Amino acid sequence: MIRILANDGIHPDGQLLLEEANYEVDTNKIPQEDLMEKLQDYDAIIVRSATKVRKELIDACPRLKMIARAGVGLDNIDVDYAREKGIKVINTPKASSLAVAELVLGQIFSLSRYLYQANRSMPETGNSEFKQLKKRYAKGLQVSGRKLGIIGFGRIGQELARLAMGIGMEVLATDLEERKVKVYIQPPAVENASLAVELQTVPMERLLEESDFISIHVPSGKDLITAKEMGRMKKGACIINTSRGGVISEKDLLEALDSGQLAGAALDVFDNEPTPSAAILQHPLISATPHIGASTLEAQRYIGLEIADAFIDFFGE
Ligand SMILES: NC(=O)C1=CN([C@@H]2O[C@H](COP(=O)(O)OP(=O)(O)OC[C@H]3O[C@@H](n4cnc5c(N)ncnc54)[C@H](O)[C@@H]3O)[C@@H](O)[C@H]2O)C=CC1
Ligand SMILES: O=C(O)C(=O)COP(=O)(O)O
Repeated sequence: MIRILANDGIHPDGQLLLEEANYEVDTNKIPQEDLMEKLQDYDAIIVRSATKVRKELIDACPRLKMIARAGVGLDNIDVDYAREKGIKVINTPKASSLAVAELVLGQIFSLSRYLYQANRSMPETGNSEFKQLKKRYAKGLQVSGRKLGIIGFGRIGQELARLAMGIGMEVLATDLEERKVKVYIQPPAVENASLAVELQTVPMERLLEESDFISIHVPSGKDLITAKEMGRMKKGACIINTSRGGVISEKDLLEALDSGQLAGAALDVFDNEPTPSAAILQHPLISATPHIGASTLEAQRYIGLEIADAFIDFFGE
């Protein structure tokens, strides 16, 4: 029997598919430091971003035939090394794109209307402070008509463009290569109706200078956005990062927020996950979430089902 360790969990529907195909699926989390010994008893491992599958672990587990990333980013897996050793490595590139794009849209609304700040203040508000808070948060921005800059115009970036144009935002996108992409805006209430808009990528400099909100959707990379790029951004713009920690310099971000160059930031990913710096988490102008971009019931279900299908394709029923 094929034994699979789903070390960061798997949606029950994916697990059921695998079990119906006679696979044994173990969802009891094994701490990273014990994996070297315990993973030796399994044919495959399924991980999210928490478990790291590095060279040493791969070397210690000769029975391992498949590593599945239940999600997109493969930065926690030594992919090339695993493949050199004949181990199949897969991920689920599309299943969570909409979930991430929806989180970004939520953060755009949260930043533009101070929702994250108001939520922090309201529980301690008595009669007298209510009016003060009403005044403090009275200068919200209308999102419709504002410019959204999308850095990294792949699956998530395009999904976000579609949602943002649907609420009347103007979209600018940039990517490593020039690209012209058709984005289909579908008003949910109108069946079979969609409006195709062709979006041509622009140089990064233009995007930085013109956007009111900037959202980053590149795979990874160190310091893509530093003081230099933040200095080019419109004064009072907001930045959102759901890609990977390190892509934005956290130190430079804190300075840009403190100086008033940027008005706010929303972060789902951090340097030093799972223990981001207190300066970031406690900053009054940062709306932080604990790496939940892919964490909707729907996305995790699609991921689980896609992973199960991939296993059955690879190992057979
Ligand atoms: N917060 C979360 O829970 C999640 C985060 N992610 C992150 O989002 C990333 C993006 O996902 P997808 O859109 O599916 O990837 P994708 O591969 O479809 O798109 C990435 C795009 O970024 C572009 N790119 C790469 N480097 C760039 C640079 N320096 N400047 C401009 N463009 C650049 C690529 O050419 C590509 O078009 C993932 O790699 C992952 O790290 C993905 C899912 C969930
Ligand atoms: O899929 C990705 O790249 C993500 O960052 C999602 O991470 P997670 O599976 O939620 O730990």
